[in-house]
Amino acid sequence: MSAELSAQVLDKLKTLQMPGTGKDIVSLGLVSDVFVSQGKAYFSISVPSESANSLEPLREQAAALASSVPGIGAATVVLTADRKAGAPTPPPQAQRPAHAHSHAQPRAVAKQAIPGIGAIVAVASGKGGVGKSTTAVNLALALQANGLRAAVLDADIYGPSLPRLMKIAGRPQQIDGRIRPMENYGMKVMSMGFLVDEGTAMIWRGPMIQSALLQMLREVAWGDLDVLVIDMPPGTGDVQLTLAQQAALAGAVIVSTPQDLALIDARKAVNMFNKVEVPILGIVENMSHFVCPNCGTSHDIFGHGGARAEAEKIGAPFLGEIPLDMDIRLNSDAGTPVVVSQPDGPHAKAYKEIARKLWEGIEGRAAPAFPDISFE
Ligand SMILES: Nc1ncnc2c1ncn2[C@@H]1O[C@H](COP(=O)(O)OP(=O)(O)OP(=O)(O)O)[C@@H](O)[C@H]1O
Repeated sequence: MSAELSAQVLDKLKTLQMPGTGKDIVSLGLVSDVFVSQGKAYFSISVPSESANSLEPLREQAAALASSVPGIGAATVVLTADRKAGAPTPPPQAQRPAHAHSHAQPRAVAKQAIPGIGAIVAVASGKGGVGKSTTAVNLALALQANGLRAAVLDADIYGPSLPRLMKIAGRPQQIDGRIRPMENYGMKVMSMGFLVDEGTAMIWRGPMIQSALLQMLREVAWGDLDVLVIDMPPGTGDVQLTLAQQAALAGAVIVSTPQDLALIDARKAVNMFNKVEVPILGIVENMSHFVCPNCGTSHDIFGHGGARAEAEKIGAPFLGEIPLDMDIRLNSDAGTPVVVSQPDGPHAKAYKEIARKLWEGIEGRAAPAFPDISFE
């Protein structure tokens, strides 16, 4: 049924011309797979990044065409741009067009707990590249190794990396009209990366991304979980703020490297969560010290300890430190996170200890924060 609907959406999109080409967006190969779930269509259109703003009408027309297919009530359409190999993910702020809100003000928003999910933990960082995704994945796996039912949601929509880090390919299926999360290493995973092609970067604006994220949170059949770890987008822009505000978070874990500059950014992330009254569950120092791949000795070349001092300063728990180690990088990049590939190694032990402390903190807070949890 959903395959039929996808085909009908594609047929409709064949009537939509790419401006300046005289050809339709489907025959030009610009449309991704069309994923249909619960009467909604999700797909992306690949466009040159410099034309993103001027192509908003095209995006709107595509959404309207998809929604006009009988059986489809709404469509989430995003414009994506092929990212040049090695090019960094653009910062979220740079992706907002000029007319977007200059800054979201915290508003009183009813946070809805998600039935079946005990606690939602955001893993965030003030800036990209500090190892947030690597930490989120290993932390979720460590929570699972500690006996909890854990899952992970990739909200890093600008450069979804969970499909690679968790070595999962393919498209999610539907189950009872909801999206069935993908799974590897015994853990459920959802990522925008399963809905758009790898190597493309989202370039559309905040509100759309927020709604796609909230849908992923609420419309995925997570089942009963003790904890859902969200790999947040890097930075502290409006998308992050709104997500932090709306996702009924038990709290946030901030990942930072020990350098001063990274710590300044980490402080911004802490302030952002404070603004929306999300508790800081702790700070993790990643790439804390350097472990020599030849002799195994440890070197404090990055000002090791900066995050611990920062945690003390702001009164947040310090959860632990993870060294800069080639084993972590290679396993992370190969999709075999150290917690599962070297479960008895020192890094897995460090992540499990961080997970233990984190859970201790959550249990201390979860009861008053989640009066409406229903376990089925
Ligand atoms: N402790 C570590 N030791 C060695 N390499 C690491 C460590 N943590 C992360 N890395 C490596 O650093 C790179 C960036 O990590 P990761 O993608 O997790 O960061 P990120 O903060 O999520 O980045 P982005 O914001 O760009 O998504 C990856 O190649 C990863 O393997």
